Amino acid sequence: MATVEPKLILLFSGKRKSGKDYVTDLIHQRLGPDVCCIVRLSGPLKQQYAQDHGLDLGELMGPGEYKEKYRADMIQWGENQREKDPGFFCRLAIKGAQQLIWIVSDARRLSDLQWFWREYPSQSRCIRVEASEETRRERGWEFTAGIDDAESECGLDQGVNFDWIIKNDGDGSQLEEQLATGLLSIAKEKAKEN
Ligand SMILES: Nc1ncnc2c1ncn2[C@@H]1O[C@H](COP(=O)(O)OP(=O)(O)OP(=O)(O)O)[C@@H](O)[C@H]1O
Ligand SMILES: C[C@@](O)(CCOP(=O)(O)O)CC(=O)O
Repeated sequence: MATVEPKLILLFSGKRKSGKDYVTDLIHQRLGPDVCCIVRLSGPLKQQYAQDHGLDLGELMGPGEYKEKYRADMIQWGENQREKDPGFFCRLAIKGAQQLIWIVSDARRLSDLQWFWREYPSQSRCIRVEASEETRRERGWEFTAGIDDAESECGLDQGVNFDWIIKNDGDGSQLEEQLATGLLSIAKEKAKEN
């Protein structure tokens, strides 16, 4: 099926365990699956990596510990692909998207954002999800040299003017309010436009 031209692309980034998946799942629920879809740039990467290495794709896609054993190697594997073709995973991840709003849950590098800015200049918006180190630790994060200080985690620490910064500390009790007044109302307006 051909990819539908989107009206809005919400590009999320954030550190490990900041809650990118949690926040994007919440937005997906609020807008509904007819209006929006979640696009994971790591989806096609993990799919191919799981196939090549005989791994459990469901576990690689989920929030648990399993994927952490393979993270460093997956990053390396993905970077080899990106060196040849920086838009490789972006193109695969959006393929066949039918909804008018795309929620990209895991932008990590300037090259990811540049690809969307180039292909969809008027629709792309950047959002940072932030949580304190204390909160991230409570969610299972532990600093790992070679991962938390590398491009995969730090590539968007500078050089991006975020359209929204979402604070997702603790149980995220301020989440609903932050989303309702900004991003969700704009997304709902876009979805109504013809
Ligand atoms: N506001 C919240 N309330 C309760 N639990 C949360 C909240 N935000 C995140 N979590 C939980 O914290 C864990 C990490 O969140 P999530 O998987 O969304 O982070 P992530 O940024 O996608 O992490 P990673 O990139 O490391 O996979 C998950 O178990 C998730 O359910
Ligand atoms: C390999 C990688 O895609 C893993 C992402 O996993 P997750 O979004 O943290 O579940 C990170 C990367 O692309 O550098």
